[in-house]
Amino acid sequence: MRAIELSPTLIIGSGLVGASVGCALTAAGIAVHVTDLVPAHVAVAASRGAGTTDPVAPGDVRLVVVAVPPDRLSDVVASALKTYPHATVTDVGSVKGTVINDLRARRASGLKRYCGGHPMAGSHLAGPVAARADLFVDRTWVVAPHDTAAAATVLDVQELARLCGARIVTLGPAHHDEAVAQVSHLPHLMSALTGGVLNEVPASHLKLAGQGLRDVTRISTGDPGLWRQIISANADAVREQLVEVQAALGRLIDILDDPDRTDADLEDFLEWGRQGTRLIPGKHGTPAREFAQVTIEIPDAPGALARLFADIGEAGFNVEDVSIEHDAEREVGWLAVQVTEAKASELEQTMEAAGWTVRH
Ligand SMILES: NC(=O)c1ccc[n+]([C@@H]2O[C@H](COP(=O)([O-])OP(=O)(O)OC[C@H]3O[C@@H](n4cnc5c(N)ncnc54)[C@H](O)[C@@H]3O)[C@@H](O)[C@H]2O)c1
Ligand SMILES: O=C(O)C(=O)C[C@]1(C(=O)O)C=C[C@@H](O)C=C1
Repeated sequence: MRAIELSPTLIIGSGLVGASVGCALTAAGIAVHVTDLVPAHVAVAASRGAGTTDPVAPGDVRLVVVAVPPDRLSDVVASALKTYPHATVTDVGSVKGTVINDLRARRASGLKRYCGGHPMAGSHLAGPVAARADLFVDRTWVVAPHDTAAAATVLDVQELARLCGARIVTLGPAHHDEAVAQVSHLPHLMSALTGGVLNEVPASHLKLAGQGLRDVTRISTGDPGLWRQIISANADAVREQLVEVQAALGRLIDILDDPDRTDADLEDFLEWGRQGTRLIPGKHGTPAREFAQVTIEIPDAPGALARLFADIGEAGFNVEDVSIEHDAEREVGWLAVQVTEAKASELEQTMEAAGWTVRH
């Protein structure tokens, strides 16, 4: 069996995802070279540990990771297949069908060395400044081979995902696109809808916003230029989801309009939402667990957040997730820390004993 060798790897597009892949592969001992259309992005990516800016001999490259915006993917993949004749070429684009369809339409050569992929991890932030080596740890990475990809190509892309710490799911491009319309693209649009209607809400009302609104709208702050490309590339599958949402909204409005509605009508609707949310697997692919949230004040002082993280870490708590809220009234922030139910009151007590203010 052929040994899998991914050194040297070339990253084309050293933004959030490309630089994060570079950081993860570098940490795993792979020799990584970073490139980008924008010289400043290459410099920032290299400074964050994503790889070297030194050129690499095209004939030596074993893996090319294309991490450019969706509209550019097929052009860059086609040219990489020509320029790097011994390399497996993959991409990290959020939609897979359009890339392989474009490559086939233009009769790109070397298609057996191409296999698409999609790490299901990212951020609403763009660019290499937001890159992190652990972005993909315990996250799903879809490996999406087309039907003429060589087995060795698919193994290389699976190895890439494994080295980045991700859980691998292998799906064909069309199946992938149907699934991400449901679990990523529709949720983004729902977040954008919630954010969009806020434009008509008076500032005095917005001041009342709590964490709930912030949770629902976080992803709507993603780059509209990137998301326009993602939604357009998967428009048919996304439209199907929107039609279902439209029908559900109609049912909800009918319930509210009905003078004879019972408590059960509305409660059933809300229960339907709760049930669906509970079906989302937990962070590590396991069944979802209920976590408790402990919210701690971050004083408006230099280094306060770092000290707070250090105190939580030193006390040995396993933090499942964190988010930061800004207080609408005072110049302070709030760190919301998710821990298991069993550990919540212990964390509250430990932090209070260390002098922090915990919100009850
Ligand atoms: N942001 C996310 O949450 C996320 C998650 C998974 C996958 N993706 C996919 O990853 C890809 C990159 O997204 P991102 O969030 O890293 O965006 P980004 O804007 O942070 O990075 C894209 C980079 O590509 C560079 N670039 C653009 N055209 C180029 C070209 N022709 N050649 C070389 N470099 C070029 C840009 O200068 C930029 O540095 C997209 O296809 C996106 O669908 C994004
Ligand atoms: O966490 C986020 O901010 C994301 O939106 C990441 C997310 C998603 O989970 O929908 C967004 C788009 C990508 O294609 C993959 C991952």
